[in-house]
Formats: sequence, C-alpha cells, structure tokens
Amino acid sequence: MELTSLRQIRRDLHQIPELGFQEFKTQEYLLQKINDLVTPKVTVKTWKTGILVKVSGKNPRKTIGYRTDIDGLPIDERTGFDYSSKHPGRMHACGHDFHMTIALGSLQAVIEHPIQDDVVFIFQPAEEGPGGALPMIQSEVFTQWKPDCIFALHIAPEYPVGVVATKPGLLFANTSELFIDFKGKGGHAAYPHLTKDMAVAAGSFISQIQEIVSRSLDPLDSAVVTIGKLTSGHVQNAIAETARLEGTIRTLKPEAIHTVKKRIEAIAKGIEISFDCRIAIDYGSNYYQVYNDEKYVQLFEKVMKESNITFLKAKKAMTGEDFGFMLKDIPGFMFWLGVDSPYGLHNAQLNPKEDALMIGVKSVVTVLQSLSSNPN
Ligand SMILES: CC(=O)N[C@@H](CCC[C@H](N)C(=O)O)C(=O)O
Repeated sequence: MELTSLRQIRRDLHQIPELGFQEFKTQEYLLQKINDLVTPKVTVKTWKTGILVKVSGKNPRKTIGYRTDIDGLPIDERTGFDYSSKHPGRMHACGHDFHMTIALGSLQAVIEHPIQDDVVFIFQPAEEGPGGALPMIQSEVFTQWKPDCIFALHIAPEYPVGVVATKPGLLFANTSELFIDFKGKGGHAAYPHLTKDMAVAAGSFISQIQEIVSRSLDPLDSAVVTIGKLTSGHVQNAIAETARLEGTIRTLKPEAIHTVKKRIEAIAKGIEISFDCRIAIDYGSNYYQVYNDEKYVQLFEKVMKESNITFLKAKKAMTGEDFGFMLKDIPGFMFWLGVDSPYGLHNAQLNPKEDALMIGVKSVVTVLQSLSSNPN
C-alpha cells in the first residue's frame, strides 16, 4: 500500500475515535477495508467490536498472530488538524489510529504476497479500558484460531521515524486502575464544623498515598501511583459532600501491586476515621505486564538490521498494555515504533509523523516473513 493510501486511512480513523467496546464506527470502517481485500484464502470473523482475520498460508506449519488495538481515549483533541476528531471529548491520543492503519497495510501485503504460515490479524477493542485482550483470548474464535506466536507494536513519540526499539524480558508494567469515592456531609461554606468536608478528605488522601512508593516498597521495585482526575463539590460556597479520585497503579513486579493496594486500603481506613466519612475503592481493570520472549526479540533485532531499520534497545516503561495477557499465554514480543512527536502519548496535541506508517508496515511484514521461514 502506498503512503498516500495509508495516510488517508489513518486520517479517516483519526476522525472517529471511540471508547472501549463502543468502537462501532471503527469496526464498520475496518470491515469495509478488509472486505475489499478478501480472497478465498481470507476468513473474517467479528468478536464484540473487534475483528479477527485469518489469511491461510501457502504451506502452513503454524499460525502467527499480529495484534492491533482499536479504541480511543476520553481526551479533547487540541492538534488543530483539519482531520481532527469528529467526536467531542474523544481522541486517538495513544496512536491506535496508526496501529490499525499499519495492521491493514500489513494485511494487504500478506494477502497479495502470501507467506508459508497462516497469519491471524487481531483487531482488539478496549485496550485503554476496560481491557479487551483477556476476554478476547477466552472467546471461541480466538481459541479456534489461537496463534503459536504473536507480536504487536506501539508508537513511540520519543524516537525518530526509522527507529524501532524493544528489549527481551519485561517491557511494560503491571497496572491497576483506581477509583475512590468519598462520602461525607455537605453544608454551607461558612459552617465547616457542621459538615464532613470531602474535598479536604480527598486532598489529605492524595498527600498520604504519595508515601506508598517511597516508604512501603523496596526502592529497587519501581512503582507509580498517579491520581489523574479529582472531582468534588458543586459550587464555591458550599462544602463538598462527595469526592471522587480516578487514577492508576503501576509496578514492575506483579506482586508489588498487592502491597500498593493494601497500603491504599489502610490509608483509606485512616481517612474514614479522621474525617468521619465512608470510602469505597474500586480497582477497575488490571493488566498483566508485557514480557517479551528473548528468542523473538533476537530475531526481530536481526531482521530489522537486515532491512536497514534502526534497532535500539529500549528501556522498561511504566506504561501498561493488555497485550501482556496475550504474551502471558503465547510466546512473542511487543516493540516501539518511532513516530517523532513533540507531544507524548495521552497528550491532546500528540502529532505522530505519518512517514512512520510505511516503516511500521515494513517492519511487521518483515517479521511475518522471517517468522514464517523459521520452522519453529
Ligand atoms: C500504552 C498505554 O498508554 N497504555 C495505557 C493502558 C491503560 C490501562 C488502564 N486504563 C490504567 O490506566 O491502568 C496506559 O495508561 O499505560
């Protein structure tokens, strides 16, 4: 596929970002593009808002999986592009428009130039939340077409175009979402002694949880506790009866997440006593770490160098990815694709360079070809 076609697909998808399991327009658009490519060697199945496409190989000995995520984020775009999101408060701010375009480009290449093995292209919903990978793995269609090895990419704003990066072993962290609801007693701003102020309780809670990483975890076990959203109250001269915090926990060790949760619960109990309020904690969705199989990373490094794509050894990141659940079950790897944006992932001004689309397709197709010529 030409860069102009890839760019058009990316821009079309960029305009219709949808949240997890609501990717109806995205699914329709993808199905239309996929159906244009269908031959007798291609079988298409849907699962919820996701799609799986199987391309039969010339002489298959195994099935190779390639996964893309398809959902957007609840972010109000501020790029100023003439192809900005048409969905207010929704944006492809994590590059899933790139990921889907690269998957479509690679799918077309594999249909036009068949490889030995079967390939399953997996268009997975709800990566940003509540998590589509785990239920998808448990689905009938995934079980029927279960790949023997699997890989995926993620755009990397910090790397230039022409660069790919990954590492053997741990690449991304274990994650848990965090939603905390405070219930106290509201009242007139001038009579605080007659109320239980939940804005102050939530503020105190936020301050106290900063100590979890520095005082409850081994300094060698990296972790993050971030509150990304705080809501409380209705008006400037009334004391807030409720507050809600929304955040995320990240740890490099799966077991460390339990330590963090226990500390959060203990701090919540203390706040309940000291502020005479009720606190409810919900951990939302939890993702398993992304752990790359060394054998596949070595092969990836070799074939990228042979294809004149710059390979860099990546550092671990505290990002999360539900692709980790697929890698827990199926050997494979994930890699970063350089897209050179001055604004990072989850930023309302994320601006990945579209030249990276071709590099993405080239790297995916090269990996598929080399895995297919490799008997294991
Ligand atoms: C690559 C990336 O940015 N992934 C997301 C995954 C979100 C998981 C979940 N909603 C959470 O916040 O814990 C990330 O934020 O790392």
